Amino acid sequence: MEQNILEVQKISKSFKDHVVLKDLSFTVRGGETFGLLGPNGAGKTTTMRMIMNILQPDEGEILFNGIKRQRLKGVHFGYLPEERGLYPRAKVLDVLVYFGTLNNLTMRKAEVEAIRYLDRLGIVEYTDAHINELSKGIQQKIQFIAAFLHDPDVLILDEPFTGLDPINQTVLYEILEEFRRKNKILILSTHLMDQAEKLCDHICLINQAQVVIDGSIESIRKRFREDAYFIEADAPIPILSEMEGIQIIEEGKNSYKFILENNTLKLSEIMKRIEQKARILRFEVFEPSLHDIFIRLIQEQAEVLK
Ligand SMILES: Nc1ncnc2c1ncn2[C@@H]1O[C@H](COP(=O)(O)OP(=O)(O)OP(=O)(O)O)[C@@H](O)[C@H]1O
Repeated sequence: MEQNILEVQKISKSFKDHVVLKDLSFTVRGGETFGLLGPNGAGKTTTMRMIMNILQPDEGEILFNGIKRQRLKGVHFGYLPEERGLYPRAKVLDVLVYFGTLNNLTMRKAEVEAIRYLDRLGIVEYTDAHINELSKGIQQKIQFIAAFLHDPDVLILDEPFTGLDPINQTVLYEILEEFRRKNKILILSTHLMDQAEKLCDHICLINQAQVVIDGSIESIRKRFREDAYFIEADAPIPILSEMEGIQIIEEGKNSYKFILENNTLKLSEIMKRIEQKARILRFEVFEPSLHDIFIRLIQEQAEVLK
């Protein structure tokens, strides 16, 4: 099976004077789960809309297997938009069949797939219910099904798991995993770093219109592994933040997670200075989570842009 590839090449987008994206590039390969991450307003939805061809970039290209997005034929896209909304007075099955037929399924096939997924997500009893009679979570599951019942080649999910309980999240993780294994392009955005860490093989963090980091979760973790420490003392140690070359990324009552930058200070020197103020209870290297890395990179970028 040839690997599908989606390339976002140097796209820029502004709304009036507001530059939302500037020369943004990344590549997504079939068979990986790609997480588009970034703080509120970073441009994730805008990027997804451009991949969906709903918005056009001011500059740059989006290519699927080398073909420009606007010229693509016969490639199916599935999209779960951030702003959820289905036809409130329509019946569940009618809505799903409608979406399926919009995406080239026959009515019969759309119906079969809709019922199969309704069953799998534990909501088959709502097949004939009207959308506006359903809870938000169930509506969201239906919208999910609408995004993928036609087995798209490219599946784009904007904040897919907000509002879903953990059991439902697990079923959806399984469905996404099946998509991934079928060489599909799978892109999701999330604010939830633990989720990104669990689900994604590859992430791209965007902030202030640009890519801050892009790579496999493993390579990113490895890169940030060596110089992160956790310390706990019997009293607060404000002196830590005054030391040059130390970046505190999380502060507890008497505990701190920090990064030691560029070997400015030796660990022994840091310990010595702290011990003049407090007794150290724990001191260890910790493997930073994606959340820690995210905070660090955003802080660093803010410093650079000051
Ligand atoms: N149609 C539009 N007109 C004007 N500004 C827009 C439009 N769409 C998005 N923006 C602006 O572009 C920026 C990026 O928005 P976008 O929704 O892409 O961010 P996001 O990363 O998805 O954010 P969030 O995590 O909060 O959903 C925001 O400042 C937003 O106000």
